[in-house]
Amino acid sequence: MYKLTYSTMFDPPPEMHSRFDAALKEVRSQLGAKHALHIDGEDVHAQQHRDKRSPIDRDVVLGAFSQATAADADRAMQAAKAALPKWRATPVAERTRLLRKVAQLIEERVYQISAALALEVGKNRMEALGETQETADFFTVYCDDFEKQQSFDHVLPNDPLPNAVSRNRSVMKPYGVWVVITPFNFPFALAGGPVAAALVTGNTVVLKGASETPWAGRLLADCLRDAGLPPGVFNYLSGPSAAIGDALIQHPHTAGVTFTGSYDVGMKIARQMIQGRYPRPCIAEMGGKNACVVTAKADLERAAAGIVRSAYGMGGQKCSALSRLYVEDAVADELVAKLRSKIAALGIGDPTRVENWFGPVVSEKAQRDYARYVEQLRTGGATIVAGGEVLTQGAFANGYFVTPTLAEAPADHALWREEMFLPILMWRRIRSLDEGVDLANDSDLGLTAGVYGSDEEVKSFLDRIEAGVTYANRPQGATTGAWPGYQPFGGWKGSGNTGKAIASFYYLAQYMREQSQTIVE
Ligand SMILES: NC(=O)c1ccc[n+]([C@@H]2O[C@H](COP(=O)([O-])OP(=O)(O)OC[C@H]3O[C@@H](n4cnc5c(N)ncnc54)[C@H](O)[C@@H]3O)[C@@H](O)[C@H]2O)c1
Ligand SMILES: N[C@@H](CCC=O)C(=O)O
Repeated sequence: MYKLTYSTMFDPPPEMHSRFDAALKEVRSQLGAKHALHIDGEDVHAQQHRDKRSPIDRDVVLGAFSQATAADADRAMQAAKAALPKWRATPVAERTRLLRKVAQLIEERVYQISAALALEVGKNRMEALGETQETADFFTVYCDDFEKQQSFDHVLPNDPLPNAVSRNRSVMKPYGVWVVITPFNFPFALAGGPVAAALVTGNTVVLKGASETPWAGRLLADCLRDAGLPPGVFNYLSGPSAAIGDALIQHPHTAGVTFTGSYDVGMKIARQMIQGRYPRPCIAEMGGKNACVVTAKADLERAAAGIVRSAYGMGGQKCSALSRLYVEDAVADELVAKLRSKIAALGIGDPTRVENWFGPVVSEKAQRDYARYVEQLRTGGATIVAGGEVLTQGAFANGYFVTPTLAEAPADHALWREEMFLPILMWRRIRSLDEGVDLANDSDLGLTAGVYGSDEEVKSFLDRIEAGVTYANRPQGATTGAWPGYQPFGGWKGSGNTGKAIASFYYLAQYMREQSQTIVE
């Protein structure tokens, strides 16, 4: 039976396409609605709304979305605080029943939600379907895991006292009100995952979506609302980070935060959370500057397939995207020739159409950044091997389209160290696997990494590489494509502050604090 994941999405059953097309038509026919926040069990409109337009075609207004203020943020925090005592006392079986219902609703709406994500972010249909299904899986995996871990409740040996019974136990308790802040690129899954984790462990939640993607968060809020969660347990805010980001982080009711986004903002929030009267937990999942090493012993066909998928999937706007490629000199020309022909074959255009794999970047700013980086590559001595163009004519005129770019760059180019978050892959020649691993590790970030080579080389690479998520000889993606339950996903060094990956054995425990209980009878 077919199971959709980021590994299997390249070969879906035909029915997925026809169902997506039908849902897209339906979603397109309903565009332009006015959307509310979700506070204390109610959908409430903010005083101001802002039109969200599609990056595929800026004439297409997706909807008018509520712009929350600091006062709305405070109302959401108060509601979450008030709902906390009942929710944390709700039996685990009831909490998981409700959260599994959320998963079921997401699955029932998978095509409509995916059509909306494709229009809002500009991702292709299979990436959008993958993200929606991934979100349902987060809810299920976290419910299953919390039950399997028996809510982290452990009976310990009695104290070795001769004349008394002294019983010991370790219990884990939720922290309280948990704030979830999400990035634009996976605005449904990277909201749903932390929300599910915080709720199943007994916290209540205030979710703030990215300002470019207010619709995704709203669609998630619909599923939580319709599953029947008690008022205040889950709250959703859309709007500018300047108005509500700080208001949430600084709020006295904020007990913990899960932030997913850039290194700069993540570090700022992590620092804010440690300041104050006492430190509060912060799970910060941050940027990537992900590397892949290809040796002379690699299967170059596999390598080329995995590299193109990871460097250019979703326009390079994945934290896991491949942006640094190190190739052993002996096979460099052959690999680059294969990459050029695969890049030339990519369908570029409206990514809701089945024939287009490569859509627009998310915003006008991203398109401008792309042009600036290409110029910086050129002036810094790089050779543009493929791409390097901003597309502004014909079918591309109304969207933020660019071309997938491959550049051979000199060793000292500044962009080896900067996360561009765009479809730009830099490459250079190396003399050995060891040199490649040294270069891959020469970064403050350490999210994902890939290798193509012999069994021995893979072993050596895995032993030395400084990254939280690793792949070897994988045509489905050199550095991208983790799926809950299959690949835990988290960064080392500046890519993440906990060392514990999402959807891993260790993830849920981070949403709770331990209490040791000793009772003498
Ligand atoms: N490690 C991961 O799992 C992971 C996953 C996806 C994306 N990312 C990273 O996210 C980045 C791209 O996403 P982005 O452009 O949305 O990131 P971003 O850091 O600009 O924004 C992320 C979120 O933080 C909010 N924000 C911004 N300033 C804030 C502040 N001062 N206080 C509170 N909230 C604030 C934004 O509104 C948004 O909701 C890339 O760096 C990418 O690598 C990481
Ligand atoms: N989970 C996705 C990346 C999410 C971040 O942007 C992957 O593994 O490619």
